[in-house]
Amino acid sequence: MQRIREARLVNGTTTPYVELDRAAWSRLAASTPLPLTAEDVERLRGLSDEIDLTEVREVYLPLTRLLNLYVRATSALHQATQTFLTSEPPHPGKPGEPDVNGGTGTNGGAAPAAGRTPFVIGIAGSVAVGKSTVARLLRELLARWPDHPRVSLVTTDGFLLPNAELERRGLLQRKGFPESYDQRALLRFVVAVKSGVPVVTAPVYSHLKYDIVPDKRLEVHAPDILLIEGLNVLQPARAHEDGRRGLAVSDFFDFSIYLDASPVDVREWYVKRFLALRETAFREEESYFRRYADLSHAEAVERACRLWDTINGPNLERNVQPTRGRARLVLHKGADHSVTRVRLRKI
Ligand SMILES: Nc1ncnc2c1ncn2[C@@H]1O[C@H](COP(=O)(O)OP(=O)(O)O)[C@@H](O)[C@H]1O
Ligand SMILES: CC(C)(COP(=O)(O)O)[C@@H](O)C(=O)NCCC(=O)O
Repeated sequence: MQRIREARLVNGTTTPYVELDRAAWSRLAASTPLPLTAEDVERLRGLSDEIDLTEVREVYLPLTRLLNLYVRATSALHQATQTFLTSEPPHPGKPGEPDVNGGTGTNGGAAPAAGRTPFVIGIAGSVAVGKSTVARLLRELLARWPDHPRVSLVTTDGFLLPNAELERRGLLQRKGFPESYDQRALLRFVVAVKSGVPVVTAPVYSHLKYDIVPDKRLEVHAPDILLIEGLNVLQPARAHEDGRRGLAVSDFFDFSIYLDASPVDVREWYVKRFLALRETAFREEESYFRRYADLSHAEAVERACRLWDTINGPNLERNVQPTRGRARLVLHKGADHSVTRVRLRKI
């Protein structure tokens, strides 16, 4: 049975959200074609993350349809600003007379076509919730729509301060907390991409080395869509000492997604992934966690739980989860990683 529920506060006031169960959400894919194979999905899936073609069809296809509608509508909105800025004001007509600009983006041919402004999508959520899989999947799915073939993906870990700097500031045990990022550099990056700068570069983080890779940059070439994935992308701007507030990266999002799950489940996924990494990445010569490769099972579980309980768990509770209400869309995952319900901001 289809369930689309207009969430209501206890006193009966409507909220800005609409909640859908999985069945109702999946029907909204309408006739959107599925452009990926099971092999594609396997390639995009992160370690210890679980996702298959059914999940893509039922959860991510409707999402790409919604995003495609948003991209088109947002482009029309940018065109409106461009028209306002570059065309002659209309002659005031008699009351009730239509505006000569008529919403068509022209004024006797005076308005030039607007430059394309990349559509920016933020993807937030806890460590180990599966953000990178969702981001990679959306990149592939969105790039297959003819209206926006160029989709770039950037993760905010590239904007973490290098370990040496974190150590200097006493923040090594707070990696992933808002203060562990170069937020100004991240903001400058997003503004440059959004302004249409032809090539913008971002620093690169290595999970293997647990640090920023010196002298390596990721290049972003004027995409149609930019996906920005990271723990803290929905943070509002912090107040300066004098009380002023600047802009935050989230101020430049055209759409945002919060990937949600119970903190108990995410902790379990983190520990499971840590155990899987012990058999794989941790064994590599250059892995920062090389010393964890030879831990016994019990020691590895203890170590992963400690990392979670001292860094990622508190960060989730204090900084990440409080930003959930700012997201345009919340995808809630159940214990088996499948999305069980969806919340969309409708106004
Ligand atoms: N120590 C590590 N060594 C190698 N890869 C890692 C390590 N920790 C995390 N990863 C990988 O980095 C990616 C990002 O992880 P994370 O930031 O926890 O976000 P999420 O799980 O939400 O995608 C995942 O694909 C994960 O498998
Ligand atoms: C690198 C991360 C902060 C994630 O960064 P993000 O891309 O979400 O900005 C996180 O994966 C991490 O390493 N946290 C530190 C504690 C730990 O080792 O799990």
